[in-house]
Amino acid sequence: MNESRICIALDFKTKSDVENFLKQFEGESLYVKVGMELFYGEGIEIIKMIKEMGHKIFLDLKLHDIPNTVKSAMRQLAKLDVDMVNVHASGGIEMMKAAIEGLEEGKTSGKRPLCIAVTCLTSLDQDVLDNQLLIHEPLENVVLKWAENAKAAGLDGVVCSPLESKIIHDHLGKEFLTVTPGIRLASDNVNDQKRVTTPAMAKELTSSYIVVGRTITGSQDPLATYKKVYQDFQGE
Ligand SMILES: O=c1ccn([C@@H]2O[C@H](COP(=O)(O)O)[C@@H](O)[C@H]2O)c(=O)[nH]1
Repeated sequence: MNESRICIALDFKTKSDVENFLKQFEGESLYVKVGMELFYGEGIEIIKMIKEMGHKIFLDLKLHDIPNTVKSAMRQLAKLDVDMVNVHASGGIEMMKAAIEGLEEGKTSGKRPLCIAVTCLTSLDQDVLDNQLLIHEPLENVVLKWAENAKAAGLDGVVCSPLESKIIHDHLGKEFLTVTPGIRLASDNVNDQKRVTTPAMAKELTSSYIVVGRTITGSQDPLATYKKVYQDFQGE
């Protein structure tokens, strides 16, 4: 298998939930995502445990604050030596530049973690933009503009849905990462997600990475489902 570009969202409460889940993947080299629930509950111990298992980590804390605060927080996060971290693009270019400065200052190895910016959450649609956030602009334009801002600030990519991945790659180049949640198999419940595609469609739409949570974690056979997602997204 090539290096995995499927990021499994470990949306669990406790370290032992994670241990039990990852036991099923012995011998696999995974890319996993640690989000707010798990990190706030277990702290850096969960990062240490997953790193000892040899998996790559996307620490998904979505920082969003004034530049000075984000810079200081990123300086701390850099010390965890994870592979990827993120901020909200709606914090603006100055805040995103500060995130990179903090990571550079805090890095413990020669390389800082990748830093990406969340554009429009995949749980949002045009109706929410128009009627709740008062952003009267096609959602795709908003995502592209925020991706341009992220690139201008020196970030490595964005979180968006696969539906916006191609336009971002067309405008900003293939090297600029599109990390895309909102992934479902055809038979799945979409739950709280609004902008969703299958893994095969995400591949066609040029997603750099897909983020997959409940489709795998809620499956009767997580390893088999992971392998199916892998085949559909990364298979030849
Ligand atoms: O726009 C976003 C940003 C982050 N997420 C995160 O991805 C996973 C998706 O989980 P599913 O169970 O596959 O829906 C979850 O951890 C979110 O916090 C996102 O969905 N959309």
